[in-house]
Amino acid sequence: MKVFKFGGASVKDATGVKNLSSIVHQQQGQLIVVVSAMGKTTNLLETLCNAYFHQDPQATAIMKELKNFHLDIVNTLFPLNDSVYKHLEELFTSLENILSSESSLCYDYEYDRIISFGELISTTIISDYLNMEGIENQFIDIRKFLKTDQNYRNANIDLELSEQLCKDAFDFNTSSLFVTQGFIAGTRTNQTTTLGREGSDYTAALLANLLNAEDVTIWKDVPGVMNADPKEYENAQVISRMSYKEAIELSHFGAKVIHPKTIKPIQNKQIPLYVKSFLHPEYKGTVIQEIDEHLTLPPIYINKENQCLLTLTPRDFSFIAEEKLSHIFAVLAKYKLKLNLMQNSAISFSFCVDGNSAVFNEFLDQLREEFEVRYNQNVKLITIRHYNEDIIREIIGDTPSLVEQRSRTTAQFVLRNHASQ
Ligand SMILES: Nc1ncnc2c1ncn2[C@@H]1O[C@H](COP(=O)(O)OP(=O)(O)O)[C@@H](O)[C@H]1O
Ligand SMILES: N[C@@H](CC(=O)OP(=O)(O)O)C(=O)O
Repeated sequence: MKVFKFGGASVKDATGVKNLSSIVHQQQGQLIVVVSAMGKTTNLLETLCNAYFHQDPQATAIMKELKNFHLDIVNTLFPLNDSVYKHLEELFTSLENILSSESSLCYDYEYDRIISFGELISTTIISDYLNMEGIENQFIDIRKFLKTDQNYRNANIDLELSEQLCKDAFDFNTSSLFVTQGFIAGTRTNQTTTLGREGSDYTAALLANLLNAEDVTIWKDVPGVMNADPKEYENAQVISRMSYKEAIELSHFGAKVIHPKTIKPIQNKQIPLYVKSFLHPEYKGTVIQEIDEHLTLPPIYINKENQCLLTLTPRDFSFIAEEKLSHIFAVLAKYKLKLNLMQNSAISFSFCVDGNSAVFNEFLDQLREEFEVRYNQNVKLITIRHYNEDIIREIIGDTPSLVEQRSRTTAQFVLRNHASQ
C-alpha cells in the first residue's frame, strides 16, 4: 500500500483536481490519498473563525466567499445534477449552523471545528470527482479514526488507539483506493482537532506508519526538495537523495517544503518519502530514506522571515545559569513558542522565536517580571547547511549580522530585514 498527499497548492482549482485524478489513475495497487484544503482556504477559514468568535458581521461575507470559491471549482468539474452539490450543501449547512450558534469561550476548540471544513470540503469534491471519472474510491472521515488528545490546534496523536481504528477503517478488502483529509483528527469523544498548520504532510506520514505503507509521496508545486526555496533563489537545484536526518534538520530550520513532524513516523518504520512535482510527475523528485554512506550535499539555504530576536538580562545582574534558563524555557513552553536559535553569555540570553504569535505581548510581560528585555522585531534567520565561505559571501555579503553561529555543518545568521531598517 502507498500513501499520496496532495497539498493546497496542488488542488487550488479545477485543473488541479483533474491533475490529481490523472496521477491517481496511473497508480496501480492499494492507495490512500490524503488531501489538504484547496488553495488558501485554511487562511480564509481562519478569518471566518475570528469573525465568528468576535461576533463580527463580516462572517457572512467570508462564508459567501468560501462557498463561491468551491462552487466555481465544482461547476467546472461536474454536471449540474451531480450529487456533489448535495454533499457540499450539507457541509455548508453544518458550518452555517456553527456560525449561527453562540461560541464557547474556548477559541482553540472553535478554531478546530471551523478550520476542519477546508479539508472536509476538498476531500468531498475530490472523492466525488474520482468516482465520476470511474476511479472508484472510499471516502473516509479521518476524525473518527485518527484520535488525539484535546490539545486543540496542535493535538497529539493517540498512536495505539489510532492504529487499531485505522486498520479497521482502511480495509483494502473493500476498496483499493481511499480518499481522506490531512491535518484534521478527532478526540475520543469525537470533537474535531487539528495537528498544527500545514500538518497534512504529517497525517500522510502517520497513516503510512500506522498501516505499514511501502512508501509515501508528497506531491508539490516544486520538482522536489531543493537546496533553497526556488521562489527566493532562482538557481535552486533539486536534491535527488537525502537522509531522514538531513530532512528533519531542514524542516526544523524552517524549509517550508516538508512539515517538521513528518519525518519521525516514516523514519521509525523506515518508509521512504518521495517529494515530487504534481505538474511533472515524470520527474524523479527527491527520495528521503535511510542512507548509510556519506552523501556530499550542496549548500542548502533556508530563510526564516518574521523572527523576533530577544535578549534577556537578569534585573539583579545574576548569572544566566541553569535555574534562569529553566525558567525561560518554562515560559517558552507555557506560550508554546519554539526557539529557533539561542546564544548565551554570562548575564544575557539571546534567542529567536516566530514573531507573529498572538500571545507575544503576554509572553514579554511575563519575562519582564524577572529580566530586562530588549528585542528586535521582524528580523530574519538565515540558515546555511553544508556551508562554505563562498556561499556565505554570496548569501550574506557584508550585511552585518545581529547574531551569528556556526557548527561543523550549519551556519546561522540573524539579519535585519531591509524593509524594517
Ligand atoms: N528547500 C525547498 N525546496 C523546495 N521547495 C521549497 C523549499 N523551501 C521552501 N519551499 C517552498 O515550499 C513550497 C511547497 O510547500 P507548500 O506550499 O507547503 O505545499 P503544499 O501546501 O502544496 O503542501 C514551494 O512552493 C516552495 O516555494
Ligand atoms: N490546510 C492546512 C493543512 C496543510 O497541510 O495544508 P498544505 O498541505 O496546503 O500546506 C493548512 O493550510 O495549514
